[in-house]
Amino acid sequence: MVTLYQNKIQEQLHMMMKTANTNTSFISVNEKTDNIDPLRFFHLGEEFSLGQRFFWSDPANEAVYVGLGCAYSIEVSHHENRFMEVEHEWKRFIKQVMFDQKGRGPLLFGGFSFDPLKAKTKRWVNFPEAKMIIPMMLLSIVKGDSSITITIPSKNNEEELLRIEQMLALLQQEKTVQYEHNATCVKIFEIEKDEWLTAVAKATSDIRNGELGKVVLAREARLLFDKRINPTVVLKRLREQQPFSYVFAFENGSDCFLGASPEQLVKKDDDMCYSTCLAGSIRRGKTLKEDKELGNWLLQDSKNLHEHRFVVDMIREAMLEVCDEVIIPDQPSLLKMRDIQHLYTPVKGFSRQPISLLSLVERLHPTPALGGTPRSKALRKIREIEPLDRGWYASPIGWLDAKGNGEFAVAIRSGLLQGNEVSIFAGCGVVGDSDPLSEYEETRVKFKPMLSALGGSENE
Ligand SMILES: C=C(O[C@@H]1C=C(C(=O)O)C=C[C@H]1O)C(=O)O
Ligand SMILES: [Mg+2]
Repeated sequence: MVTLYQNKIQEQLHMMMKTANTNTSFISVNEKTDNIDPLRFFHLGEEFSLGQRFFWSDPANEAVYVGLGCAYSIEVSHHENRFMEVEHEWKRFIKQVMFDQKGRGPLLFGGFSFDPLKAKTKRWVNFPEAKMIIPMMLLSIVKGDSSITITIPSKNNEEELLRIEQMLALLQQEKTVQYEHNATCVKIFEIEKDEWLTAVAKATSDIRNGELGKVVLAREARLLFDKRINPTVVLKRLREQQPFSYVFAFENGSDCFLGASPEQLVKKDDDMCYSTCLAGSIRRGKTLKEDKELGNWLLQDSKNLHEHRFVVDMIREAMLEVCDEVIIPDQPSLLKMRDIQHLYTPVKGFSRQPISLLSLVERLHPTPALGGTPRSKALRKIREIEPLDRGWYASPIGWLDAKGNGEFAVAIRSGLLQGNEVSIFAGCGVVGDSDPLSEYEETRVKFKPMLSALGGSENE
């Protein structure tokens, strides 16, 4: 039995194909559906998507998006102007799409590398300086309402139509899907721990010498499994264990970059712009009392407040350049996640004139929460002393729509799945009175969300 929405999707696709004019290269159809479990959709779409899947959910679960397959891909592999090139291509693409103007049209998903000027390793070959895709099949669950959007070429699309038909048929099967984790972690390596500790000590002394104010240094741990890790299993655990985070995944061939980040980079909703200052960290307590004590300590600790202040000052300045009014509380509050608590200051502004989301991303990335202060000196320092190719870790990842609204998170608490191997990443803000071993402990706490989701150790 084919349910109503599946029939409607196919009818609409055929109708649009008939009416498409010569300026139309793509057609995009949107149809409301009954509730569809986003993880089931992600999982069932493995074959359909040919190694191109995207997952996004925000902390409030206001928007959950799952993209399968690729209708069109925008890629930048050189250093300059990557944000504006993506924007330009997206606008060009949208003009060639025929879609029902009552609907939202197609969405664009993807991310950027942390620093195009850092020397690259082979690990991140599938993740260029910018890559954003328009999925062929998209599940949107916005404030609880589900819909499917199909975007395909308007001509010569027999192959795509067949694949869509098969995927829709797969979706209506009643079969429940099991996502058990049957890969076991057999080894965990910390990569270049001693070099990293030396880099933190060096950065601390450079900061004391007045060279710069703050620099964020990150490191990597690598896990080996006995089998290929299924990204659906990891996503499921991240959604269960980190309900107040952005849960994201970007799959590219046999690699999948995913994570659960508490940090918003920017959100744009017409003239409302939002950002978040998140810096300053301590672990959660084992009891309620200890947890409160640790939180109160964090709210008053001068080193952590100093780390946090750089972020607030920079984001305020960046937002004031484009907004009439910027609302920022005077004091940070606490953001408590399962494994860690942070100093947190939300930022809200009203844009003065129409401003594009990607130009906001360009202004804000990297904030001093992931780069440092001043930005260009901190980036140079990271290039020079950090023993890591960050790839997409600590970078903007997110989505935007045809009107230019959307949201980007900072891709921290993340890892890169590659067959039987996973690299996970964590960094911390180094200031003048940082102690390398305490910073090392802080990165261990920041590894926990990914380690637990992967079923590595440190599950406590
Ligand atoms: C760099 C990371 O986290 C960032 C650094 C923080 C800090 O040093 O206190 C806190 C939150 C994040 O902005 C990470 O999780 O890898
Ligand atoms: Mg810190």
